[in-house]
Amino acid sequence: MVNIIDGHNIADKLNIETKNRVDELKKKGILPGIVVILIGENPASVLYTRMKQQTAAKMGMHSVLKKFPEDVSQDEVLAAIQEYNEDPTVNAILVQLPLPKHLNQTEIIEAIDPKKDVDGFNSSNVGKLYNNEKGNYPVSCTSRGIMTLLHAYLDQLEGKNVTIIGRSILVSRPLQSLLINENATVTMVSLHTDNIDYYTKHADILVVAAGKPNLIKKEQVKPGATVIDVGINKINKHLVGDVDFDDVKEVAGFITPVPGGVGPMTIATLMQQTVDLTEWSLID
Ligand SMILES: Nc1nc(=O)c2c([nH]1)NC[C@@H]1CN(c3ccc(C(=O)N[C@@H](CCC(=O)O)C(=O)O)cc3)C=[N+]21
Repeated sequence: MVNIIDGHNIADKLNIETKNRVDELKKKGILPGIVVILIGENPASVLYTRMKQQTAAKMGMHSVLKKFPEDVSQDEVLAAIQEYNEDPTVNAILVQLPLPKHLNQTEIIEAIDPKKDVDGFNSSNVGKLYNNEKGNYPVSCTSRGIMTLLHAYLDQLEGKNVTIIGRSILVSRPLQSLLINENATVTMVSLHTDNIDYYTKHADILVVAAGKPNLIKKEQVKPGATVIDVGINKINKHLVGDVDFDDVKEVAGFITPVPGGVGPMTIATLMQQTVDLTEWSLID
């Protein structure tokens, strides 16, 4: 019997915890603040930034949406980031990706104060994760959200064979680090991999972040495996993942749906990490 991983349920629980932490901070006169910087009018980005803002508002956080037109200059974006870096009411800065092509994404991400880098994309935070450093630092919200889902449904990750399809710096690479830091055995593959089925069939946990709708079928999945679908593809106005859900649920032990799986965890983790950054700013 397949178990469907309920991302909304786990996200709701995390959001309650986060809201309680916000309330505790407020009692001390501290209000966690997040700024989301949105450049241009890509419909998906507009939708996601609105969802992020609404969730932050529901938690009673200070939440700002800073919008720029598509043709904003690099210097204007950098100046805004500088301003928020210095603004004590702002604990978390998120620049919604992808950016318009004329902008230098690396320079923009590197301009964010690492202590306000709520996405964990700044190279100093990426380096800490890579090196499995102890201490407090933010990491990719989608990756951390996937770890929260896995911990909610599986007893342990140590010794598990994990295959990740995809190599993105936003999800797959940070997730690889988080998993190997917990003693899982992680294999990174991609659409360039020869005989990809060999790797998918070996996986106790299969994470699919390839950006290809319905890429994975049941013949490629080990019976009883946990399948995490990171894909978000729009087809005829419907949202589908990278996994053929109806097919793969026949063999999987646990599987995330799209929508309602990883997506809600990304936003809940963003809120969690905004409060983390706020608390950390008080201690170091
Ligand atoms: N700097 C930055 N940080 C991000 O974290 C970031 C980003 N840029 N750019 C875009 C991606 C994508 N992303 C999602 C967040 C929530 C859902 C989500 O909640 N999805 C719902 C469905 C929403 C719908 O109806 O479309 C679900 O899967 O159930 C999906 C995708 C964050 N991203």
